[in-house]
Amino acid sequence: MPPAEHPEFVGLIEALRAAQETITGARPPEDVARKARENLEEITRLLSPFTVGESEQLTGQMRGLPGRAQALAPAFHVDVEGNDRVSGRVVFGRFYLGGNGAAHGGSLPLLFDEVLGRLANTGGRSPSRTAYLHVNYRKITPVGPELRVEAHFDREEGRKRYLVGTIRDPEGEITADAEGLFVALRPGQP
Ligand SMILES: CCCCCCCC/C=C\CCCCCCCC(=O)SCCNC(=O)CCNC(=O)[C@H](O)C(C)(C)COP(=O)(O)OP(=O)(O)OC[C@H]1O[C@@H](n2cnc3c(N)ncnc32)[C@H](O)[C@@H]1OP(=O)(O)O
Repeated sequence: MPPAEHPEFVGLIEALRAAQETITGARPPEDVARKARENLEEITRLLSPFTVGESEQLTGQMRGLPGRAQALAPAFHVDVEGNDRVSGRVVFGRFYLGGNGAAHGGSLPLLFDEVLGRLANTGGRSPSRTAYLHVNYRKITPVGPELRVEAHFDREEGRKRYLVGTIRDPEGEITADAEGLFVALRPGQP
């Protein structure tokens, strides 16, 4: 689904990401916190009448958009995408902070699942699901700077797709790498 179809919704998700960042990094006075909460509650009231089923929702379905309009994972910006490899960029913002400037340990598998899972399901391949994801934390993954992400197919054995990926800091050093096994689903398998 091209993002151009729902430009206002795309803008809404961008604003949501910005709100996540700002709220996480803020230490507001109590009256400002209350006003912000009331504004958020107003957004919930405005949107809840438009709740739809999974097949109709926009979030997560917009493959052409960095982050697929899914605000759970940091937005992955694809630079080069082929059938067997992909490379791009990501920024772990303040929302993903674990501590001392490092991205939260749980946010890295989130990104790897997104990047490897996306690649595992491209090139006319049938849908597959993550069977395992092994992440090595080599150095801290810094919050703030733009990081390079690369992933490629390692091998395929029947229904099993083995993919590997790396995250590099601005100095080019690997901060984390991952290997994932994605198993192609049988017909009718959820
Ligand atoms: C529909 C998918 C998405 C489509 C997306 C479209 C494109 C959208 C664009 C962008 C997307 C971006 C991001 C999305 C992608 C993220 C994907 C996820 O995160 S999925 C959620 C998390 N994963 C689960 O919830 C799986 C839960 N587990 C299962 O459903 C099953 O266990 C499953 C399918 C993984 C395998 O079960 P079995 O019954 O089909 O197959 P068995 O016979 O158990 O395994 C097949 C082979 O794999 C090995 N295997 C299975 N699990 C293994 C493991 N953990 N470790 C080692 N080997 C394992 C087995 O030993 C077997 O090997 P032998 O054929 O005998 O050689």
